[in-house]
Amino acid sequence: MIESTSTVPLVKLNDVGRSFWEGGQERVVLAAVHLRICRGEWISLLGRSGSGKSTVLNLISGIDLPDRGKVIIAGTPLNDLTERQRTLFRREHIGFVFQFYNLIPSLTILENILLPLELTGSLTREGTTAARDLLAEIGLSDRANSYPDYLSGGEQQRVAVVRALAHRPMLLLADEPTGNLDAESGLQVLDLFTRLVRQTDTTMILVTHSAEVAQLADRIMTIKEGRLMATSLGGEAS
Ligand SMILES: Nc1ncnc2c1ncn2[C@@H]1O[C@H](COP(=O)(O)OP(=O)(O)OP(=O)(O)O)[C@@H](O)[C@H]1O
Repeated sequence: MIESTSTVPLVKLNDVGRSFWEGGQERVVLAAVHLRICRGEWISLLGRSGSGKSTVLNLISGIDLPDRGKVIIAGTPLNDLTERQRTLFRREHIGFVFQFYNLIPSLTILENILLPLELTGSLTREGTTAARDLLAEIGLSDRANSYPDYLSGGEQQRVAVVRALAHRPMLLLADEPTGNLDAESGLQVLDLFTRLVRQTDTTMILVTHSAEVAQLADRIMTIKEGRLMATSLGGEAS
């Protein structure tokens, strides 16, 4: 059951812990993580390589489950769902943007964008029109029937952003979305996030290594030694 009141945080992590075992040794990646994210908020997640940023995204999207604590998205405790239910929940309510675009090479640009609508059984004529409008907005109308390999990295990533938002997810998870782009393409993608995510009031968690990119968010969090800390725009963790 999805809660819809705006006073309820969209994302809640209650005392979440996650460890991995390697060679008989336990590696504690997340110790006791607490997090609240409101609807419409944009959070940047910083942290050194291996600190657990992707692990946090995997837990929030229900790809992974915590060893202890609870992950609650829009009032739904993910631990209480079966794997199949978590997959359906993720498909319907969460959009993803990855560092390496992850467009499907055998599908055209338009087909890639429409895929989340197809997977959730919500593909309509209006949805196709909206997807074409978004393609126009990112200046790629004439590439609707091209295949991803024919587009530059920056163009592919702009398509990936539009695809992630096509089914109007309530939560967008972006894992280093500008990490593989040159400065100019990176700025275009960030501009697109700023316009589309803000316009649609989507909640976003953006993983980045860049303090400059992080500062576009409403709030910055840093993972250090298994804990999440609020970080000031000046860069100091508190
Ligand atoms: N499925 C797994 N099995 C074993 N160890 C894992 C698994 N997933 C993650 N880890 C380990 O957990 C730690 C955190 O990984 P994670 O990918 O979350 O880090 P990250 O902060 O996203 O790193 P990067 O910035 O390099 O992408 C790493 O030491 C990683 O090796």
